[in-house]
Amino acid sequence: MIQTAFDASRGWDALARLRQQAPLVHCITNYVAMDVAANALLAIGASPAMVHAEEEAADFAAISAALTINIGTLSPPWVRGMELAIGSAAARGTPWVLDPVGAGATPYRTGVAADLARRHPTVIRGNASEILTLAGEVGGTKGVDSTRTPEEAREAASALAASLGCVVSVTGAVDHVTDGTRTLAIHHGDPMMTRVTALGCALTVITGAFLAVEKDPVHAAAYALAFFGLAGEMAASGSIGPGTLRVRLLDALYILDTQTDKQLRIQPVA
Ligand SMILES: Nc1ncnc2c1ncn2[C@@H]1O[C@H](COP(=O)(O)OP(=O)(O)O)[C@@H](O)[C@H]1O
Ligand SMILES: Cc1ncsc1CCOP(=O)(O)O
Ligand SMILES: [Mg+2]
Repeated sequence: MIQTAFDASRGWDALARLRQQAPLVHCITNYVAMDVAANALLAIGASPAMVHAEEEAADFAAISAALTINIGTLSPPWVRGMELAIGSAAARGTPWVLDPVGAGATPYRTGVAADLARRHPTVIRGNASEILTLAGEVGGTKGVDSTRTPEEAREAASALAASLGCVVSVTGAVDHVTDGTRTLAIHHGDPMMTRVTALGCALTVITGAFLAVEKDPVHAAAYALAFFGLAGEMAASGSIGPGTLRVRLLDALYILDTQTDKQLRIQPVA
């Protein structure tokens, strides 16, 4: 049975802290996602910066409340910037998120994703194909899109989280978040979200923002999934197609507030 009230009030408290603190989130993300991810962070109340040059990545991570690393349009100079930013964040105990975009599509991409995953991310956020690939299984990724479901990836996600000592968020129709011991299912979102590019990337940077204000990374990841999915539902309702949804999603993230008469649908999984 779905426990509709699970941690709902704490989720809203975390959102209030996010808005009060407006954490600076250092994003190394892809060319496709930069615009929508930065706007999603601003809309929900955080402060984004898209900074990837190896000359300043470490310094920027040092002044940020969270770091997010996304390999969507990677190349060797970008990867050097990622590694420097991660080293700087790790030295300061700053939480960081890995988005292994397209892991499984090419050997280079899969190898870089696996290498970064071993550098102790706080959270890995990916679609089911990407998470299955990182767990060493056949992910079946179609470029940057998934062909698998979070349910199919659930055991792999749990094993991956346990072996890396991190939290894993797997997205799709029903999102899952796990640290290898605790698993939560998040029942939010709308299928039309798959028809707008880079929404997974936007969710990844929002996960970073919640990590900056919520100590428990399982809860932080779950709140990010729930609020982003809830905003997606609000945006899809009344949208004639993906173009409208993309704009309305930013509005929905902005108007999410404690007055919203919605409980977060977060369900513990046995
Ligand atoms: N079939 C679906 N139904 C509802 N929400 C979905 C569906 N597929 C993806 N989403 C939502 O879209 C967002 C991006 O997830 P996903 O498409 O899995 O990531 P990516 O863009 O990295 O492949 C998440 O908030 C997820 O919950
Ligand atoms: C289309 C595309 N190509 C390289 S990165 C990218 C964006 C992928 O975004 P998402 O993983 O959120 O679908
Ligand atoms: Mg993605």
